[in-house]
Amino acid sequence: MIESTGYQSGFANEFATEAVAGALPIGRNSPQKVAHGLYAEQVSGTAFTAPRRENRRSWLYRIRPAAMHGAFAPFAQPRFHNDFNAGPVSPDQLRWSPLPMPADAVDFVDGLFTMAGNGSAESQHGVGIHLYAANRDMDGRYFYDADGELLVVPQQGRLHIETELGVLDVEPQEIALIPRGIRFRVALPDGESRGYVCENFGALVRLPDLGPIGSNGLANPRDFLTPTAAYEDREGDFELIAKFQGHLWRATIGHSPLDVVAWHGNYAPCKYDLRHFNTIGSISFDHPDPSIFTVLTSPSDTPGTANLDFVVFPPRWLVAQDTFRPPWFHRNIASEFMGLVTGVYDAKAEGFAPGGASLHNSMTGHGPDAATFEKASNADLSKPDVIKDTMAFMFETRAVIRPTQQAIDAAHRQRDYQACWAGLKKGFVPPR
Ligand SMILES: O=C(O)Cc1cc(O)ccc1O
Ligand SMILES: [Fe+2]
Repeated sequence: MIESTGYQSGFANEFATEAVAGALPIGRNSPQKVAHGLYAEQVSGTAFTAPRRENRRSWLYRIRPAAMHGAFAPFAQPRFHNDFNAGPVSPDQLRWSPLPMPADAVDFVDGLFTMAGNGSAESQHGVGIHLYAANRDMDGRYFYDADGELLVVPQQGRLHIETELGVLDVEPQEIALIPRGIRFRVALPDGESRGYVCENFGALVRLPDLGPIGSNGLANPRDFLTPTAAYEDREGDFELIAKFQGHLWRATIGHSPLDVVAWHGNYAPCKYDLRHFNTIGSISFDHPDPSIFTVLTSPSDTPGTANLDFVVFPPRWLVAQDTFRPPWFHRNIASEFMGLVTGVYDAKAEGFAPGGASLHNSMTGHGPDAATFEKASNADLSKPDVIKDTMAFMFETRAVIRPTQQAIDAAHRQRDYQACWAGLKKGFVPPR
C-alpha cells in the first residue's frame, strides 16, 4: 500500500514533485543519466503541437520504463465496454435504482458496469458512462485506460487510488480525474463501494470560462488537488489491465508500475471536493439554465457546444420570487445522464435514489415529477427554500447517450419511471 504524501493545489498547473531528493533533473528533461539510476519517460495527453494553453504532458522519473511488461491478451470483463448499441435508441425517459452490491469478491475493474455512451475512443469524441460496485482492493493488479480520461464520482465508500503520479484519497462528494493512460490501482478502505465513472474520449476536461461571472466562482482552480510523488519498489507476479479501443487487455508485469519517484508537468491526476463548488443562481426570478452549475467541460470542435459538461446540483438557497423554483419542464438539444451522490434531488420527490441514475436524451420531455410540481407551485415564496444535504450531478453531452443492452435489461431499471408524471393534473381553465 502506498500512503498519500500530500497534494499540490491548482488545476493543470506546471507541478514538480520528488519523493526522493535530487531525483528531478534541473534545467533539462532527459539528461544522459538520470539521478539515482532512474529512467526518464514523457507522457503526453495532447498533441505535441497543441496550443500552449491547452498543451498537457508530464515527465516521469521512474524505476523501470512503462514499456516493460509481457504481451497483452484479451481480458474478459464483459460488463465494461464501449458497445453503445449501434441500432435504434429509444427516446424514452429512463431511470435506474442503485446498482446492487456484488455477492462475490469484486474489485474496481471487475465491478465496472457500462450504462451508456456515445462516440468512441477511435473517433476521439464522446463519452462512456459506467457505474461500479465493488468490495475488495485491486490486488497485484494495475489498470490504465488508453481510451479516455476517467472522471470518478464515488457515491458510497472512499477510494484510495494509487496512481503513477501519486495517491488520491477520495470520498463521496469528492471527484477524481485520472488522465488517459495513467496507470493506477484502487483500494477500498470502507469495503463495499459504489459510484459513477465518466470516460471522456474527447478533449480533456477543463474549467469553464466564467464570462460575466468574473474572475472567481463555480469551481475555483486552487481547490483541485494533485498528488505529490509517491512510489513503490515492488516485484512480483502482477497483472496490467489496459482498456484500448473499447476492449480490455491483460499483460503480466513483474513489478509494480507505480514506480515513479519524481515527476514534473501538467498532465496529472487530481481530485476536487464538490462541496467547494461556489454555486451561483438567481436572486431575482426564474430558475437559471443548468450550465451555471458546470464544474468541468470538455469542448467539442463547435464553440459553446460541449462534448461533455460535468454539472453539479449542490446545497443552495432558492429565493427567486414569482417563480417555480425547481427545474422546469423542458426538452433540450443536449442529452442528460444524471446521478445522485447523497440526499434528494429538487426535481424528484421520490424514486431517484442515491446511487441511482436517469437518462433523458435529446428532445425527450422531462422535469419535476407530479409531487414536486404540486409542492413547488404552492410553496410560500416569502421564505427562502434551503436545499440541504444533497449532491446530484449530470453528465451532459451534445450527442445522444445510447444505453447499453445490459442497462436496458437490468433488473434495477425502473420500468414504471414515466408514471412519475402521470399524476400531473390538467389545470387549464379557458376564460369565458
Ligand atoms: O433535472 C434535470 O433534468 C437537469 C436540469 C436541471 C436544471 O436545473 C435545469 C435543466 C435541467 O435539464
Ligand atoms: Fe434535464
